[in-house]
Amino acid sequence: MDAVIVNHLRKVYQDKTAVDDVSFAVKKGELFGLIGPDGAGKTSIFRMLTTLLLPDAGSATVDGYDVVKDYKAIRNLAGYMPGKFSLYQDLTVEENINFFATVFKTTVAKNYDLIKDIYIQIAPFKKRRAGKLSGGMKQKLALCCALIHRPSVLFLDEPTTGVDPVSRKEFWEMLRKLKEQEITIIVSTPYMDEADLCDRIALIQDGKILSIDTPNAVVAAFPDKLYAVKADQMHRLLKALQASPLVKDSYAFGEYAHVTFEGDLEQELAKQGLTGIELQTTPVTIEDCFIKLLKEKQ
Ligand SMILES: Nc1ncnc2c1ncn2[C@@H]1O[C@H](COP(=O)(O)OP(=O)(O)OP(=O)(O)O)[C@@H](O)[C@H]1O
Repeated sequence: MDAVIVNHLRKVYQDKTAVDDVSFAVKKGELFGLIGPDGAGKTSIFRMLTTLLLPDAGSATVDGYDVVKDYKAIRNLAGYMPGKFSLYQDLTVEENINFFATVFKTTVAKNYDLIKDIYIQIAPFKKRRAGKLSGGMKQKLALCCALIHRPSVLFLDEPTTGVDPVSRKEFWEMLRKLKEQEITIIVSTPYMDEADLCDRIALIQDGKILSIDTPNAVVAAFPDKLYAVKADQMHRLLKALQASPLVKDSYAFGEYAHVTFEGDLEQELAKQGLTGIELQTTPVTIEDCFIKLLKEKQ
């Protein structure tokens, strides 16, 4: 049985369709990523799956339980770390964890093995109020609180947004370890580089799923050879790429432009007076795939 099944799920706020006919399934023990920019509908999907929001159409189950009919069962078996910091700012680290354990009628001692690796990192600050912790520490505390009742499915809504790069890396290492405990994890992120760390990903935009597959398969489906190009005059380069009949697609990508084309592009750009041209093949990233899927949709 799949741990999470989402079937034609829909959520409409006034006249905004936030979740538009979304379907996917997550296997038990899988680390599944919902990847998409702000406003894509990720939080609405999480809130429906954690029974905090009613769907307008469609259905979903978590560990076989229906998100509408069996909401009580789901609240006991699911762990949820919302995007916005959800802890009690005026309670200490220790008090927050004890509070969440009490709500779920359990104790920290009973589930200590599950949170130990994470808890030891925040233990030196256990008397500090949650509101006074750094972003990375807050996030570790929130994860401990979401895990304290030993959930079988863990929902993490943008857990690394606003967190420094070192803490982000550590956080993903923690998720890998939790996976070994056979906890199913659904995590959302706007950071495309984090997609590679998931077993499978769903790319989502404007409430719709554009693609679902393993990160490798998403990248392998990119049909063209991709090049990175730069020149002394980047603005002119981007314009020239857009106007060129040789170019299939082009867009700014960091300090380069990414481009797919046929023919002798370097020669054509040089003819147009561009100088310092550097053109080389570059590996396709999830972000390139996302951009391509978005353009196809338009
Ligand atoms: N309560 C609400 N009333 C009206 N519109 C809403 C409400 N909640 C969300 N929306 C809109 O629905 C869309 C999807 O929002 P949602 O929060 O699910 O997306 P998201 O991918 O989680 O993005 P974010 O990271 O910004 O939360 C957005 O356009 C948002 O403005």
